[in-house]
Amino acid sequence: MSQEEASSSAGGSSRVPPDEQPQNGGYRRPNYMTVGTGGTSESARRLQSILDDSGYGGSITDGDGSVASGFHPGMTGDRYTPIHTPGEPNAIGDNDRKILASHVHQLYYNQNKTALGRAITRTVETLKKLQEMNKQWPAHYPSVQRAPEQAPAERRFSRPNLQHTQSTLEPTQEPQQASPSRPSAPRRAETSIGDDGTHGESSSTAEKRSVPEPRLVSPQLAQDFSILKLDLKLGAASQTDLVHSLEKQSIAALLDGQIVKTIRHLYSLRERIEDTSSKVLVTGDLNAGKSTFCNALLRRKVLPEDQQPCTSIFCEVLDSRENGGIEEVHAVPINMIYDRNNESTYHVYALKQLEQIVTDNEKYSQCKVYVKDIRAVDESLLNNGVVDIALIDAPGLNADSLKTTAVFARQEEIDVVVFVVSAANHFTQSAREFVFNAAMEKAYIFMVVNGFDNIRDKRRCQEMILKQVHQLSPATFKESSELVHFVSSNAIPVAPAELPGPPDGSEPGSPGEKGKGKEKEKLRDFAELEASLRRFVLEKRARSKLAPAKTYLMNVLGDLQSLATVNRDVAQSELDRVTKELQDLVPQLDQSKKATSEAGEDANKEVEDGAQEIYDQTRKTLDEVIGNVGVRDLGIQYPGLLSAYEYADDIKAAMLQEIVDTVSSCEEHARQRTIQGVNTIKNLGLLHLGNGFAEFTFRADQMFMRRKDLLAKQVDFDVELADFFDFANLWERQEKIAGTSMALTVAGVVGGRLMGGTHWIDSALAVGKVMGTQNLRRMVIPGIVLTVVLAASYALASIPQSLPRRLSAKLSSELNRLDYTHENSARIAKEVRRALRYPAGDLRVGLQRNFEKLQGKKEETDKLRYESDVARKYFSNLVRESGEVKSGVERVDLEGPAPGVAAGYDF
Ligand SMILES: Nc1nc2c(ncn2[C@@H]2O[C@H](COP(=O)(O)OP(=O)(O)OP(=O)(O)O)[C@@H](O)[C@H]2O)c(=O)[nH]1
Repeated sequence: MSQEEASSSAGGSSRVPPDEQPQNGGYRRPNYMTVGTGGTSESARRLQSILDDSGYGGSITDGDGSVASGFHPGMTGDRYTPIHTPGEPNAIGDNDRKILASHVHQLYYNQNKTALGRAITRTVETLKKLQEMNKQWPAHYPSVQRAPEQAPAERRFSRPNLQHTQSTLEPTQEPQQASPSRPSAPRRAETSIGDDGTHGESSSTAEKRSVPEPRLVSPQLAQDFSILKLDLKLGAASQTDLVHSLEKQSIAALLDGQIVKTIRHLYSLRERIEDTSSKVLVTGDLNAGKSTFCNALLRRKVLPEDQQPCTSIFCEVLDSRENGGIEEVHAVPINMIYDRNNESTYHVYALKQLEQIVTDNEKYSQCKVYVKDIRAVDESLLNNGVVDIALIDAPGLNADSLKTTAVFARQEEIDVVVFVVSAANHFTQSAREFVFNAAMEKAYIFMVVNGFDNIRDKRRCQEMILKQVHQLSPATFKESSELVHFVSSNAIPVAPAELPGPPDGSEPGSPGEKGKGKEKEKLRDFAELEASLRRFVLEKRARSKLAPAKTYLMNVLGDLQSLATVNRDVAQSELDRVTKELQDLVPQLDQSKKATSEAGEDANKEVEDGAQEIYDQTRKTLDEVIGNVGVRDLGIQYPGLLSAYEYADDIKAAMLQEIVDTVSSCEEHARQRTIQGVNTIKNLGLLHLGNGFAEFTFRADQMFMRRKDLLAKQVDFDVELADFFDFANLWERQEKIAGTSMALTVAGVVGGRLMGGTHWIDSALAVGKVMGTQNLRRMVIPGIVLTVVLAASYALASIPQSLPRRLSAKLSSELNRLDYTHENSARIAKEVRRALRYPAGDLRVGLQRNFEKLQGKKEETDKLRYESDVARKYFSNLVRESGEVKSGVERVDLEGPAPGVAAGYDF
């Protein structure tokens, strides 16, 4: 420990002694005034220097001890490609710095990884909640409008026209939205690309086409859906058509499926970001020296090298720690899926047998080569203390292997593609093809121009190769100082495959101070390459593992936000609509309730009043007719004494007919009254239920069809002889008649007294007194005879007057006995009641139904209101929540402290 450091660690403070000041403007450490414990300040200083250093080799001293300038990528600052880092890893503290830099990098990586992992968990939870919500309140899906005739370029740039798919769309808009196949005027081709897809048309056409945007089309949604987009590409129909033709429930089901897929993908992304390994694919032309290069990286001759093309299968070199520390080869037969824990999936070979498997292979598809890394942590690529790297040596590119290798390179787990090209041969046709395609996928390719030792005009070779790189991968060319290396892999000393111990006593492959001149240069070039490759692998790992998660999350959360915004607005408008509907519905319901009881009562009253009125009226009429039928002119002439009996029968029949006719007229009256009642009830219905109620027709002629007046036919009485002699009536009548003859008077008096009177003795005595006893004795007999004859003839003469009375009285008493008046009145009233009850019942049922309908509607609306309110709150929260998570993800800075190449990489 230096004096300065010692005094620092003692907790004091010190100045740098003047004799320790740097000479000749050389680099010197900055001075620190340290306070606190020495230990802490030392580690703080180291960390500080690493952070300042911001990556591998940034402050590695170069040959003259000055700090390599120009590589200070900050957390957020823009970075540029550092100049080549010196490859002398023997400076004091350099290794420590590299290791710590790796750890700092790892720290940032872990921070980002944790942040993204958390964001994935939250997004999955949010999506699951959305799934639940989607079941209760099927989410409205904004469809992406795309005119089928749109040119591809326009389609790509056109702003999605979002609209929800519910019935709330104004009806006038729907046909226009749903008719993309409608022929339109030809567009001007590609003169401009419009936001709304109407550019390139004449303004009049555009005007005609300008459709008022449907309600809730969200102009604020400027972005297309990327993840939660519904896959509706069926036939030639446009997505808009299909979304419109789909039921709300079907859209919800499709969205549910999309959510499930998204959740699954998020889980696989989480797995990927938690995966600590990274794969480097080494490929290139036949015999370019790929195996030699891999061996040089490993400092061991693990892979077979030959002047003849030899590598025929993919050899993946892994750290033997992944195989329980055992060095061996696992050869995986063709069509077998490798599982290290299942020995039946591979054949085990010793390392030295690899050459044989690789060169003469027809059985195996790939080899897993487990080797012990003999290099130090800071130097090794495989065992670098940060990440488990697997090197994959691919077969040389030719027409046969090109496709396989290209597919391999595209695999997600390939983080880095290292392309080995022969300095002497440059890029072959296969190489060009591969690099060109791989560059589209990976953007940056690490280029190893091998066999540089064979080149005499190195400068010209470099220029030519770089020119080709420029054509094949401009991005790689831009970073060529980091990514294109000219080396001689065979110049790197390597240990044999089977480790006997380090050759010549030193660590194999360590450049050390061995070699002079050109050899030293080769070793330095290779060391530079290794440093760049390490940076590239680590950086690419961060990017290749975290960037897809970040991008995907950003897209999902963006979609969620869009979806939530649309649904929040839909829910809000639904809420407003149902709230207004409820405001109208509540008074309607009250009114209906009132009407149900009031109109029901009114209708009942109409029924009862009508029936009662008809009963009273019928009873009164019948009573009157029955009472007067005896004195009414029934239009029957008295035919004389000889036909007295027929006369009596005729009278009787006429009387009965009169009563029957009266009953019929009462029925007719009742019919009219019923029509009036039905109309009253109809009007009540119209008033409360509208036109629908009056649809039934009342058939008044159907009344009294079944229950005729049968009673009249049952009324029967016999005409007796006494009916013709109505003496009691005669007596009453004689007192009223004046000026009748004496004889009649006497006969009447005597006869009357004799015949009907009870006081005939008084009368006789009175006559005796007048006429004397003798005269009386002589006159008694003829007098009596005369009286009888006179009385009989008078009675017979009065038949036309007396008979109807007698018969009427008999009829009346007979009808009374049968309770005829009441029975008929009740019958007619009952029929009226029955007829009126139909519309009254209909009215009651209609009112009740109307009330129940309104009540049901209110309950439904209440439910809808509640659901809309819940949905509004939920989607408002979702907008906020997805926004929060999204900004968290946005803050994950993958450009930040990564060591190496410039920001602006577009992996
Ligand atoms: N001069 C020189 N020769 C090299 C260099 N690298 C490799 N070689 C030689 O080139 C030949 C082919 O090397 P390999 O490593 O087998 O080439 P490869 O690309 O793996 O071959 P395949 O896998 O069969 O396509 C060997 O004889 C190596 O010794 C180099 O940098 N300089």
